[in-house]
Order: sequence, then C-alpha cells, then structure tokens
Amino acid sequence: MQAVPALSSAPSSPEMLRGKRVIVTGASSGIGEQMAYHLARMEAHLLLTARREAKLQKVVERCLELGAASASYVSGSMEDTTFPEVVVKEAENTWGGLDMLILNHIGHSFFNYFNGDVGHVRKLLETNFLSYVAMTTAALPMLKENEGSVVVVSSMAGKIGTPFVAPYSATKFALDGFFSSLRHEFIIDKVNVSITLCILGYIDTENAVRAVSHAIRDTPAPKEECALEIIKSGALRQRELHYPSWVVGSLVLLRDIAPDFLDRSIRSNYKVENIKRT
Ligand SMILES: NC(=O)C1=CN([C@@H]2O[C@H](COP(=O)(O)OP(=O)(O)OC[C@H]3O[C@@H](n4cnc5c(N)ncnc54)[C@H](OP(=O)(O)O)[C@@H]3O)[C@@H](O)[C@H]2O)C=CC1
Ligand SMILES: CC(C)CCC[C@@H](C)[C@H]1CC[C@H]2[C@@H]3C(=O)C=C4C[C@@H](O)CC[C@]4(C)[C@H]3CC[C@]12C
Repeated sequence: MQAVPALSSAPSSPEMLRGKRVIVTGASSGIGEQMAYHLARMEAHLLLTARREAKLQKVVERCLELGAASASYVSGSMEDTTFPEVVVKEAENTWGGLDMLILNHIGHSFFNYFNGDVGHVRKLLETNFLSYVAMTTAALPMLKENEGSVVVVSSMAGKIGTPFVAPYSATKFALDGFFSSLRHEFIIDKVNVSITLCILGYIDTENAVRAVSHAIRDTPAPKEECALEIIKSGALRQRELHYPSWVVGSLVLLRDIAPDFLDRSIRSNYKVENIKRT
C-alpha cells in the first residue's frame, strides 16, 4: 500500500487550491502577504487588497514569479463603507465566480490602557468587523454557486480577554458571534459554504513585534507557517483553527475551567512597567 503523505508534510500541496479563485484582504504585509505567496505556489488565482498600492504591486509581482495562475490587486481602505463591494465586484468582473474569501485585514489600533476614545472603537468596528460582514454578504452569491469557503482571521484576544487591546478585542469577539451564528444558519439552510474562524496567538509580523515585544514575555510564532495553517484549515473546511495549537488550545480550555487562574497567568506574561500611558 502506498503511504499517503500527511498534509503537514506537504507544505504547498498544489492540489489543494490549484486553479481556485481566492480573495485575500490585508495582503500588503504580514500574514496576509505570506498567505498570498503560499497560494501563488499552489497555483491559485489571486485578488489581493489593502491600502498601500506600491506594496500590493510588489506582492503581486512576487506571486506571479512563484507560480500564481493569475494575480491582481485593488487598493482602498476598509474604513470606506463602499469598498468591500468594490473588491467583490472586481472578482466578479474578472472571474465570474469565487472559491475562497480570506478576511484578514485590521485597522491600526494602540497597545495601551484604554484612553476613553469611543470614536476609535467605532472606527475600528467598521474596519475590523463591519467590513468583514459586508465582504461576506457581497460575495455570498458567488460562494454559494461554487460551494466556497469564508476564512475569518481572528485572535486569542477574540476568545479570551487580554489587557491593552480593548477596542481590538471587541472587534474580534464580534467576529466570533457573527460568523458562528451564520455557520449555524448555513447548515440549517443547506448552504454549502464553509466558515473557518482562525484563533491566532502572537505571530512574528513586523507590526505585531513593533507594537508589543517590549511588553510581552512570549516568543512569537512564525508568520510563514501561520499563513499556511490558515489556508489549510480553510481548504479542509474546518470550523476553527487554533495556532499555535497547544498554546491557544490550552488557554481556551483553561478559560472555561479556571478563569481566574488563566487571567493571572495572562497578566504575568506582561511587563506592565513598559506600558507608557499615552
Ligand atoms: N500578528 C499577530 O500577533 C496576530 C495577528 N492576528 C490577526 O492576523 C491578521 C493579520 O495580522 P498581521 O499580519 O499581524 O497584520 P499587519 O499589520 O502586518 O497587516 C495588516 C494588513 O491590513 C491592511 N490594512 C490596514 N488598515 C487597513 C484599512 N483601513 N483598510 C484595508 N486594509 C488595511 C494593511 O495594509 P495597508 O496598510 O497597506 O492598508 C496590511 O496589509 C489580523 O486579522 C490580526 O488580527 C491575530 C493574532 C495575533
Ligand atoms: C498568556 C500568553 C501565553 C498569551 C498572550 C497572548 C497575547 C500576547 C497575544 C494574543 C493576541 C495578540 C494581539 C493580536 O491578536 C493582534 C495584534 C495586532 C498587531 O498589529 C499588534 C499586536 C497585537 C495587538 C497582538 C498582541 C499580542 C496578543 C494580545
């Protein structure tokens, strides 16, 4: 009998997404950029989006070098309520269909004590949450037709309360509520569109390391591996991804059986003396 390689031992298994049409948001840097490169190696068709056009141009070029079936971008801000539809329309016009929607972008926030800025929370909800709802709504007809997948990138801070990220954490908890409810409805309604919620711990992207390395004792996990795990979990239509699995898995378990113990250990991971109030 021939041995079947495990998915993890075939990092860029081309069959997984070859020829599939994929939108990646927040693809100009960090985990989104790394997802674009993995998808390119898998020979997918790519539509990338973020605000910075020059960065997107470079990522598209590299995707084509790596073997993408096609690659293009639309630049714009998800703070603009009309932009989600613009992106989905672009996919409709170029491909006439869609297989996977990867929602990954986040607006800028601060890593600090909550300063009472309600306007910031409102703006962040638009960028990090409402635009995800709008993108999914606009893409749903195409996703239904192709029995596609929605991949929602969230965080441990969207499952467990952690300090200094109150506005961000709220937007990530909102994603869990919305998309976990929607998943039920799809199943009840026999809509064959999968929803994968990705719960990530601390990842070594430039922005994350710059924002928190002075105040967090943890070592971040690699963005390249993280990006691949996200794509795999979406392709396998899993309900949730926990990455790194043992860290996130055990914290989520502790949340329900020993919440005070968990909160204390979370706080002990922070060098609070390095958080300067702004
Ligand atoms: N890194 C980490 O430790 C963790 C990350 N995550 C999640 O992973 C995902 C990716 O994070 P990471 O790679 O670190 O983030 P980055 O900051 O590296 O990337 C964020 C992306 O979003 C884009 N973006 C920012 N503002 C807007 C906007 N207003 N409209 C549209 N796009 C925007 C940025 O591009 P541009 O500036 O060009 O618009 C960029 O492409 C996020 O959902 C995050 O919550 C979860 C847990 C931990
Ligand atoms: C108890 C410990 C074992 C684990 C604690 C985990 C903490 C350290 C992890 C879990 C989720 C992480 C945040 C996150 O999701 C996304 C971002 C956005 C980025 O631009 C800036 C960094 C930030 C705020 C991360 C900061 C570190 C967080 C709070």
